[in-house]
Amino acid sequence: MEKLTLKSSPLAHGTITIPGSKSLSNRLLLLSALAKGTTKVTNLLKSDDVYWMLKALETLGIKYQVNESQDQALVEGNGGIFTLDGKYDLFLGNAGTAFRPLIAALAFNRGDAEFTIHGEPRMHERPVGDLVDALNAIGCEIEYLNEKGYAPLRIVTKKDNKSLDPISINIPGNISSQFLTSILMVAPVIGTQVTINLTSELVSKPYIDITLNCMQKFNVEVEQLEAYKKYVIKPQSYLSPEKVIVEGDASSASYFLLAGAIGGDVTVQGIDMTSTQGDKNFVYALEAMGAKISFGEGFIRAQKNTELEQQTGYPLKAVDLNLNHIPDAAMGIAIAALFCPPGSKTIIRDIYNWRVKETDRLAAMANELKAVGAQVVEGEDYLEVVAPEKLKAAEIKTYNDHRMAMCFSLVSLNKQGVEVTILDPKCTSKTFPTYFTEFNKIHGK
Ligand SMILES: O=C(O)C1=C[C@@H](OP(=O)(O)O)[C@@H](O)[C@H](O)C1
Ligand SMILES: C=C(OP(=O)(O)O)C(=O)O
Repeated sequence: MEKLTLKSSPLAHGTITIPGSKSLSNRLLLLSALAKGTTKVTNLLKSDDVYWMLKALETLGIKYQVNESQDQALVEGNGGIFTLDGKYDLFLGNAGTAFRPLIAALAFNRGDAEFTIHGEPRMHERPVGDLVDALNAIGCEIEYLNEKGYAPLRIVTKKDNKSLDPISINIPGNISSQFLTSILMVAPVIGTQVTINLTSELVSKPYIDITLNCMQKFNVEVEQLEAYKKYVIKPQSYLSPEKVIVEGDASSASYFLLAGAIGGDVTVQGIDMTSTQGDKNFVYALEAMGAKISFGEGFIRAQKNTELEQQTGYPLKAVDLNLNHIPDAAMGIAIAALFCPPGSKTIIRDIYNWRVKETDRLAAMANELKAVGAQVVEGEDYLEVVAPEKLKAAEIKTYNDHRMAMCFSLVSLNKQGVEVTILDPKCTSKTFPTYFTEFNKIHGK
């Protein structure tokens, strides 16, 4: 297995331009496909997750051109819901933002078709049952091909068998916000009014703001009767805005901001605090840990709190926070905990759904934090990390999880001379193939 050893240096200085957002890229591609007109999507993320969405759209007959550097796509919209006949096989890697949104989009296809959708082994362990069951309850035909509640799936659709009566969909929100995103994105083009009721507390709420914001860019309005609980969507068409720009990825930005907070001064460009991406709010968790945050148009900057470091000997201080709203960036706070005074305890709460992501992230984080010397309590839905006196050099298992690799790279910012080895560093290709090249630009500077 490939490995990458990072020498320790407590310094991180510089400016990084963050590649496009995965969440925005895949939403904007799907909406461009469902829209009337042609859309130029610029600053598209070039990564595995976006590749799988593009591949799927191609299989579904959507015509598009991608430029040579693969950061721009010109998509010819279908002018509404898919109207496909025939058999289709879609492999979607481990891209939740392709897999979940396409389930509802295909379930409402208006044609005599059969879609088989599958992905990497881990995608078959990530739940989709709440979404599938909610759609089947209103007459869709989605079958589990293997284990109930999980992919692979077969979706069968028939021409003209959809009634035009208003639809009311009940769906739990506590496992993944991507289920609600999936239904929201297809709802306007089904041809009838759709009401969505969340039957349990929604996780990862800001991702719904991203979804609604993208839909608005395509001229569609959703009535929010109760925020994150009840939505009504009238029949509408997505109208291409002709050009949409993908903002930099706020989750990708979080690693560099954390590096600045530990190692000196790092600015990320291509994202700012006006973004709809909830992971921008990672900066408030960093601020609570003592970091100095500033921002303006097109950038966010994180600096080390040198007064705090003079007082305590450490750049950060421990926190106890509920980070349900920033599930991806929150993993960085578990790493930040290592840079707090020895013996101090950081607690991250309400993060049960870390367990159903690229790996069981609560277990993976706990294992690897222990490997570098921290004391860890892995709760069912929380993580406690006690900063160690001395870090240990370790080979970090990354569990085919890009965020494990990116998070643990930051352990190399220690001033104890302890190096860190990242196993399978190329797993960052899911959302950030150039991560280690960018990290090298600031680390040790
Ligand atoms: O809709 C999205 O773009 C995402 C939603 C989140 O998932 P959950 O809603 O499953 O927490 C997040 O973790 C994922 O990386 C991207
Ligand atoms: C959970 C993630 O991805 P996905 O979109 O596959 O859910 C992630 O990127 O951290």
